[in-house]
Amino acid sequence: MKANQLIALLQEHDLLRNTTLQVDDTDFVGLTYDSRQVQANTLFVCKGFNFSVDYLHSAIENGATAYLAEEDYGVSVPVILVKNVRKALSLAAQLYFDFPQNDLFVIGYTGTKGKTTSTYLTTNILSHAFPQQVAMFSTINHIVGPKPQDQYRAHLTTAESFDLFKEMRQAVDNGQKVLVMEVASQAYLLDRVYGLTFDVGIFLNISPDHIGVNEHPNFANYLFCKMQLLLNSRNCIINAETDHFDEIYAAAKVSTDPEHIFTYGFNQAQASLSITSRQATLTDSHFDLTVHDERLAALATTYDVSVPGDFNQSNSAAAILASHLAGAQVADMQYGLAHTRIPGRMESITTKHHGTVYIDYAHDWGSMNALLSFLHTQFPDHRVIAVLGSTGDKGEDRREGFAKALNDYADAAYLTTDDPGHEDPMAIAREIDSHIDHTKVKTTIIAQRETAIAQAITTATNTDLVVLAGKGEDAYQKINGVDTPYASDPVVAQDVIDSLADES
Ligand SMILES: CC(=O)N[C@H]1[C@@H](OP(=O)(O)OP(=O)(O)OC[C@H]2O[C@@H](n3ccc(=O)[nH]c3=O)[C@H](O)[C@@H]2O)O[C@H](CO)[C@@H](O)[C@@H]1O[C@H](C)C(=O)N[C@@H](C)C(=O)N[C@H](CCC(=O)O)C(=O)O
Ligand SMILES: Nc1ncnc2c1ncn2[C@@H]1O[C@H](COP(=O)(O)OP(=O)(O)OP(=O)(O)O)[C@@H](O)[C@H]1O
Repeated sequence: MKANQLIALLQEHDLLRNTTLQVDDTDFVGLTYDSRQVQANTLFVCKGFNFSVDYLHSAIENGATAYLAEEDYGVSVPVILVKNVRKALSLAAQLYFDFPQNDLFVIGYTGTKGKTTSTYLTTNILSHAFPQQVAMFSTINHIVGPKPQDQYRAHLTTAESFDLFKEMRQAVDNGQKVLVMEVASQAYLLDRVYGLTFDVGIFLNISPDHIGVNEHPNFANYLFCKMQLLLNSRNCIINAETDHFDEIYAAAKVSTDPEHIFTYGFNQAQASLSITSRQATLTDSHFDLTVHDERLAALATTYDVSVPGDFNQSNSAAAILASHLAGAQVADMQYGLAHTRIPGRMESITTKHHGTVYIDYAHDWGSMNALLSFLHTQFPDHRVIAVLGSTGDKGEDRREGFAKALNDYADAAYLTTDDPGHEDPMAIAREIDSHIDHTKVKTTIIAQRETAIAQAITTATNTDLVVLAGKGEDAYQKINGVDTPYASDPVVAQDVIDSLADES
């Protein structure tokens, strides 16, 4: 990476303060923000809440020949001083990896709920349209090519800029033409996608979440960060039913012509796409689309989705619009939606005598409310029994939110352990319980999650709906800073069912 190109790029973005580097003579071989990854002739980037100057010293020992930082640490190698190191890191990464986004059609999803689901739905549609050419960066995993070794477990919803552009480069080199990715609000808060223009940006929904230490200071900041996706997208798709729609649409219009802004929603005659739910079963659903925008005429037909829930019809409409803009045909959409499985999202096991068991990642009021209200409204004759806890060390207001959703829609709840962190899971369970209306919901507190699941399923009758919420396919419990092995909800549930005499 030529230093003079980096300096020019930083100047173009008004980020450069000054530098002690011999700019014209320098050509870096490496770029990293982790001292442990430094090799000879590397530009080391000093960033992070937990950054220590010791990391810079060890980077120099390992071969760093210059550093990029907001502060001059007075060390033996030259510095590139910048106004905002996270933005500078993102630009440097784009230059270092030769702007891989220019060779990809990039689709980004933001929203409090449904990012992972919609990302999977879209990837499945596009993989049918463009086999072996679709990369995906989701909370669950990353796909950068068609081979099994091109898949990685994800660490964050949206990776650090350096890692993001590195994986984009791998994807391009592996022949990928489209990228579908999740864009967390944190990505804008910490400039992980600074300087990236998306071909399509989708705003699914917003409700209060991710507010607190290390996250957003308040809801206004959360909304502001989420709206940045639309300000940085060539085409925008917005859920017509989202809270704060007017503000969000106005933000999109700041940088995008209304011709390139699309909307969708249930029975929304004015939206680009209007959804009419035809049938919802315990395991899938069917819906029709009508169009308000003539350019979308081909999309007005019937679709089946292999994941249940009215909210997944909404996610599907977003995926249809996004994949249409990427060049997919209706047949690809119908195939992709009908053949999608999302690990830990609305997965179900139909038992012989103990009802239907759902495993779902719902872990805050918005998702729990969407899930339970769907089940309650669609299947009013079935009892809803939930098994859940609430995470420790964060999201304390989720506890009251869970109780609210249970009060509105559940008949019984087993309150148990879910990633308690440094807190006592029983105290968390009692806190949820303190907000429960016991005239509506019968609660039982059981510390061990496996036991709670076993009791819920064993005592369920054939028309009951047992919801195992919050952990999806997680095979661990976060306890005192350690990921403690846990078999995972689907495995525990299946073991319980297999052990029941009347199920064999
Ligand atoms: C608050 C936050 O978001 N922090 C993220 C941020 O950390 P940071 O930049 O402050 O860096 P740090 O972890 O304090 O480390 C300091 C620096 O020292 C360096 N270092 C460290 C050790 C060493 O020996 N040498 C060395 O050079 C590190 O490489 C790093 O650059 O950047 C890191 C990647 O560079 C992330 O791993 C880290 O995510 C933490 C783990 C996290 O939990 N983040 C959550 C809040 C998050 O980002 N969530 C969102 C939203 C999820 C959602 O919507 O559901 C997500 O996208 O996942
Ligand atoms: N459009 C939606 N509206 C409301 N709830 C939804 C929607 N889509 C999914 N959910 C619920 O939210 C849960 C999480 O879904 P998903 O993982 O797709 O969202 P996410 O935005 O990636 O979440 P997170 O940021 O918490 O990882 C699902 O298991 C489901 O219960």
